[in-house]
Amino acid sequence: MNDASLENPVAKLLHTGQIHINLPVPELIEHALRRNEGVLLANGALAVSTGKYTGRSPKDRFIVSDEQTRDQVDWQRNQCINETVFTKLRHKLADYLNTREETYVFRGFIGAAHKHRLAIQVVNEYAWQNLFSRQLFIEPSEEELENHHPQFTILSAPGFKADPVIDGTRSEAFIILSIKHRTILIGGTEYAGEIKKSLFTIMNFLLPQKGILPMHCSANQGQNGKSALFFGLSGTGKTTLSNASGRPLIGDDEHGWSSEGIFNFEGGCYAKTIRLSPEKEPQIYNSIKFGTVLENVAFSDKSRLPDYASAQRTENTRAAFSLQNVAGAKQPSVGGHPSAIIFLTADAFGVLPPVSILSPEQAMYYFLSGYTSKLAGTERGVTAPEKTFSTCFGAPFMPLPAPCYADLLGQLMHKHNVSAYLINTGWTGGPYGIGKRIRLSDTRTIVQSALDGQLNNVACLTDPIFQLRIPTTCPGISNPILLPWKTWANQTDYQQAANQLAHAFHANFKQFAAQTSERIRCAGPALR
Ligand SMILES: Nc1ncnc2c1ncn2[C@@H]1O[C@H](COP(=O)(O)OP(=O)(O)O)[C@@H](O)[C@H]1O
Ligand SMILES: C=C(OP(=O)(O)O)C(=O)O
Ligand SMILES: [Mn+2]
Repeated sequence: MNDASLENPVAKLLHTGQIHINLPVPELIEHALRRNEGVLLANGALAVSTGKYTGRSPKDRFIVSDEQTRDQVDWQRNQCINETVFTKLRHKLADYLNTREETYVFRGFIGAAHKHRLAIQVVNEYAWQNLFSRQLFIEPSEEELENHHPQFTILSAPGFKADPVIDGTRSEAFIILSIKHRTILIGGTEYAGEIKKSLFTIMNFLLPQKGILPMHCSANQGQNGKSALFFGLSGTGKTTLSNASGRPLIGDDEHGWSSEGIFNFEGGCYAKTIRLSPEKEPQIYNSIKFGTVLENVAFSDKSRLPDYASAQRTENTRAAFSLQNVAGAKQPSVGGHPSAIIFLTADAFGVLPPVSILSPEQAMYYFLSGYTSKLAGTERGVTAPEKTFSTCFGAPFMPLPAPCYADLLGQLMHKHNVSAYLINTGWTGGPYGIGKRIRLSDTRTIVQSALDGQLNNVACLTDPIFQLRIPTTCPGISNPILLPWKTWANQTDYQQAANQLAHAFHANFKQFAAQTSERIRCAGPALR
């Protein structure tokens, strides 16, 4: 890191009020309540409302183009902004934070592996967002805090609204990432997901340079000490499925894979709470307690109990809690090399099988394609499942060209002899609107069987369109869901939908044709 990376904007601020650094959880909650930022609920969680922005705002997100990023970032998928816009806004945002009566700072780390971690500092306008930062990132020990030198700083001031004409943003909201200045600016939006996902993007830029693969995946560990990874875009089940009984959780969203194994970037979870039930998702339900931030969750004024069934404010209701709340979670959150990788896809066409076994070439093809749906709520403007090809199952967070990640994944999978599965957690029996979402209990059973190796010895059938190897039986699954066409009432409709999706795969894959081997190119669906 150069000297600029160590500079500490807060120390330099001519702050007129108080700066609170690493306040303990109860104190942050006291501050949030005193400042009317939220309400304490009966389960101990702090409930806050984020107003207009209840999901990420990808159109307002930019990476600063400069000599460090210009030739590195894939600008087809990332929006650029110039350094002058960044510099001016940085001063304005710092001035804004300087003039608050109170400002909240969290100093800690991202990256559970000491060797690969980054010392970070989050400067928040709101106490509740500072509590979020504290829950989601990795807390320093007292000694680490004393010797803490931030290598990256996030300034988050939701109350600062940009003027697009003067400031050069797209709207009042902005998320601007500067690698060179080791700074992220967030203004205009209160959705805390922007904080965690922007720092994730930074890791995804920096780690491949060190030969470490950053991944948009959750992870847990089996009895043999081997871990499993669950890749997937938002809403496909990373958090839900990695929180499984009998498999200690490593992390629910962001991991790195190095020569020593895997490590979580974060120290907490950011779980969706919409329709959360203690029966279906006990581990998440029971992790929501004192210290948890509940974003946009409705509650009863009378009993102060959360109402997870309500989508009154958004479908994208969230709970942010520390991994210390999660029963049995691994501490520190690192794990051995994975033995299995699962690609989660929420297929809104209802034509992909609930589980298929991928060859190494298919794994590369499906990873580069990243086919899934955007589900309602997480991104502004998405109100129903929308087909998307999100490369690496995380396109919005992957600044480098996709092969930078795919090639590394291919090498690691080969070296560690990793099995790969494609799991459809989306629709079956017809497209979204006609078919049904595959039952969570069925997906859990299927995942368990795959990870126990029980799908290796069952009869398989090759899907004539997608060329996927589908197990025809699975322990614990008695309903006829494994072969998707069997769940459709009309076979012509099924064929049509499947062919349409196959064509969409081909059209999308053209962008990768020049960078992939023929074996990978041929691993996609057949065309007819
Ligand atoms: N078959 C299924 N598999 C996984 N999740 C399901 C399934 N059916 C419904 N869901 C719901 O979908 C959501 C998955 O979200 P989540 O696990 O938070 O995704 P991610 O972490 O990938 O963003 C949860 O609300 C879960 O209850
Ligand atoms: C927080 C997010 O991630 P996920 O839905 O994958 O948990 C997000 O995409 O805003
Ligand atoms: Mn998640």
